[in-house]
Formats: sequence, structure tokens, C-alpha cells
Amino acid sequence: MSIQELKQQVFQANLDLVKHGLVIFTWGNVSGIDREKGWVVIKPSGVSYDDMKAEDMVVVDMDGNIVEGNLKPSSDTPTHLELYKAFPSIGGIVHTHSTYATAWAQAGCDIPNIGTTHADYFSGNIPCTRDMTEPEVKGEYEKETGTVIIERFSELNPAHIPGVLVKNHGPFSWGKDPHEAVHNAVVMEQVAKMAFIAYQVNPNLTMNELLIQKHFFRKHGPGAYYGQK
Ligand SMILES: O=C(CO)[C@@H](O)[C@H](O)COP(=O)(O)O
Repeated sequence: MSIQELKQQVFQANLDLVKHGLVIFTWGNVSGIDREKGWVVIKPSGVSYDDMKAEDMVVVDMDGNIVEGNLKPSSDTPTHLELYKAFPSIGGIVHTHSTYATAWAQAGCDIPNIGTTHADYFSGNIPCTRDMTEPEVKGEYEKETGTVIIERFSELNPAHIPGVLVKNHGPFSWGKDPHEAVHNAVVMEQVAKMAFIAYQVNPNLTMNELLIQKHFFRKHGPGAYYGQK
């Protein structure tokens, strides 16, 4: 795929965040990676989705240096870059402040795996990261956001759980490309909402582990390793 094609794909994925109701104002960003070139294409920072064009997408190298583009890359670029380096299987990343997933992140709670909708996409709870410790020095904060996510996935497989909640911030999701990352972001917001409502209906609900395993093997095949790593 050419960089122009990747720009178009990332641009469309950013517009899809608006279409699916996941972002208000500019609260979100999508990126995609060309692993052969070692370049990441990401949404420009603070640009209204209404005014955004495919040619506005910013191309950076794996150190965050601008390779192509006149606008500032998303403020979350360091986080995206850390995740691409740590998770070699992913090709697209989404960050939003979608309401229900962000509420679980602000509460500091994992989203529990309590239903088939969740289990079809996430083979376990959607984890929430620990508190941040680094001072908010420019670039260090966003980089440490990547650090706490990678730390949380030391015992988890990002291919089996394509999303995370950054405590007091919001959700990040990923996939094989930007389109799949957006799909997983939509599902994460929906299962966050379902779980919130389910606990309102029955605070004492319990998980059905056998059901979750069934959905894992249906998705990943009988020979797949069941577990979160
Ligand atoms: O959480 C934050 C800022 O606190 C960011 O995620 C913004 O919501 C999106 O920033 P840009 O991608 O427009 O730089």
C-alpha cells in the first residue's frame, strides 16, 4: 500500500469515529502503520473533523519525527508509537474519550467479560491501567501512557484483547488495520455501556466462564491457546 492510500484509510477511519458517535470536538485519533517503511500516519492535532482532509494526515517515523505533513501530529502520537513497537501484530490504533469506556477508565475498573458480545471480541476483561507516575512533562506523559499499557499487557495477548482503558484518561483499541481498530473501538464502547447497565439491573451478577471459553475457541479455533497471554 502507498502512503497516499494509507493516508486515505486513516482519514476515513477518523471520520468513522464521528459516524459511530465515539468523539466530541477533536477528542480522539486514529493512526495506521506501514511497517516496511517504518512510518506511521496519524490524525493532525486539534483539527476539526468537519475541516479535515486526507492530505492533512501527518506521517511520522518511529521516533516521532515528521516525515511528511504541515500540521502537528496528534498529541497522542508517542503513545501510538510505543504500542506499534510493543505489539508487532497491529496495524491500526484508535484513541477516543467515548462516554462509557471513559467512565470505566475514570473509575479505574476493568470492563468485565460478562456477555457473548464482549466475548466475541475480547477474550477476557478489558483491562484498566495503573495510575501514572511520571510528571506531565511534554512528550513524557504520552510516552508513559504507552508504558502503562504495555506493562498491563505483560501477561495479556493484544491479539486476544484488542483494547485497554488508560486510567483517568480513556480507551485505546487496535486491530490489523485502522478500520478494524475503529470496529473494536465501537464494540468496546458498546460493551462498556452494556456492562454498566447490567450491573445497575443486577449488582450481584456472575460471569459464565464456560460461555466465554466457547466464544474464544469459536473465534480463534480449537487449537488456539486459551488464556490472556
Ligand atoms: O486526551 C487528549 C488530550 O488531553 C487527547 O487524546 C485529545 O483528546 C486528542 O488530541 P489530538 O489528537 O487532537 O492531539
